[in-house]
Amino acid sequence: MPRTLNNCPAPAKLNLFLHVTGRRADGYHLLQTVFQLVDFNDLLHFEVRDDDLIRRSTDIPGVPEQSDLVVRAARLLQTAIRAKSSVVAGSAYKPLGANIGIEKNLPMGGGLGGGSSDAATTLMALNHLWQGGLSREELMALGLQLGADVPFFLFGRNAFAEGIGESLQKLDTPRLWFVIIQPGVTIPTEIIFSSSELTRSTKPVKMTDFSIGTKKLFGKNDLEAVAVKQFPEVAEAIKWLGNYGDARMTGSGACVFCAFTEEHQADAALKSVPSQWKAWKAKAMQEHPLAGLL
Ligand SMILES: C[C@](O)(CO)[C@H](O)COP(=O)(O)OP(=O)(O)OC[C@H]1O[C@@H](n2ccc(N)nc2=O)[C@H](O)[C@@H]1O
Ligand SMILES: Nc1ncnc2c1ncn2[C@@H]1O[C@H](COP(=O)(O)OP(=O)(O)OP(=O)(O)O)[C@@H](O)[C@H]1O
Repeated sequence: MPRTLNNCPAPAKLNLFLHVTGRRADGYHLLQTVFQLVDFNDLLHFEVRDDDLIRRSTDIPGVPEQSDLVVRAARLLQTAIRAKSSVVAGSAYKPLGANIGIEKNLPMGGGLGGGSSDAATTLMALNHLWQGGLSREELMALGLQLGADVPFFLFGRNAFAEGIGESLQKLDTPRLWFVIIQPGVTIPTEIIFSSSELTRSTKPVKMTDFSIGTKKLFGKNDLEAVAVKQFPEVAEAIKWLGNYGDARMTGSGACVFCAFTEEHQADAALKSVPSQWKAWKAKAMQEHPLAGLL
C-alpha cells in the first residue's frame, strides 16, 4: 500500500457564465453555471501517519490550520471511513492520519475555487492512500458539506451545474486558452451573494443552449455587477481585458478572464498585461488530473 502521494494538482475552475436563478429558504442561491477546469493549480503532498492525526505541514497566511478546507476535508473523510468500516468490518478498524503539504499558487478569494479544489484533491488522495473505498458519489456528498464548489472538482469533468452548484451534467467545452487577471483585491463570496443589489431572477437556460464563439462567451456572470460596484479594480481589469475579447469575472471574483482559440493570442495578451496586476495563461482541461484515482 503506498504511503505517500506527492505533487497532486488541485486545479482552478472558471465559471464560463453564472446565472443566479433563485434563492433557497436557507439563503443559498440557485445557480446555473458552466464549470471549466484549467491547468493552473495548487500542488498538494500527502504522507500517511500511523496515528490518527491530521497535520498541515505548510503554513498558509490568513488560514489557520484548523479551518483549512484541506484539514477539514481530511477529518470528514476519516469520520466517514470509520462509519463505513464499522458497518462492514466490525469494530477493529484503526483510523490513519496524514501530513499534508500545500503549495498555494491559486489566489485566495479569487473566484477560481482554490480552497474547494484543495479540499477535493484531499478527499481523492486520502481516500486512495487510506484505502477508504468511498465512491465518487459518496465523496461528492461529503464535499458538499465543505462548500458548494467541492462536488464539481470531484465530478472530474467540465460541467453544466444547477442547484447550488452540486447538480452536475458533464459537458464538452472547446479547447480554449485563457488569460486570467487578479485585479489586486480579494472578494469574500458571501459579500457578493448577500448584496441587496444582486439580480436573483435570471431566466433559466437549457444546457443544450450552451455554445461558445471565438470571441463571445455564452450568458453572463450575475455576480459581476455587484462586484464591480464595490470593487472598481475589477471593473478596470474587465475593461482592459475587454480589448481582447469578451472579458468577465469568474465565480464571485475577484479574478477576470478572457478566452482565446489560439495559444499565441493568449501569449500576446498576457505580455501586455499592466504590471500592477498578476496574470496567468491557462489551458482548458477536459478532465481532472486525479480522476483516475476514483
Ligand atoms: C460563486 C461560486 O464559486 C460559483 O462557482 C460558488 O457558488 C461558491 O462556492 P463556495 O466558495 O464553495 O461557496 P460556499 O463556501 O459553499 O459558500 C460561501 C457563501 O456563499 C454563499 N453562497 C454560495 C453558493 C451558493 N450557491 N449560494 C450562496 O448564497 C453563501 O452565503 C455561503 O455562505
Ligand atoms: N486550503 C485553502 N486554500 C484557500 N483558501 C482556504 C483554504 N482553506 C480555507 N480557505 C478559506 O476559504 C476562503 C476562500 O478561498 P478560495 O481560494 O477558495 O476562494 P475563491 O476562489 O473565491 O472560491 P470560490 O470560487 O469557491 O468562491 C479563503 O479566504 C480562506 O479563508
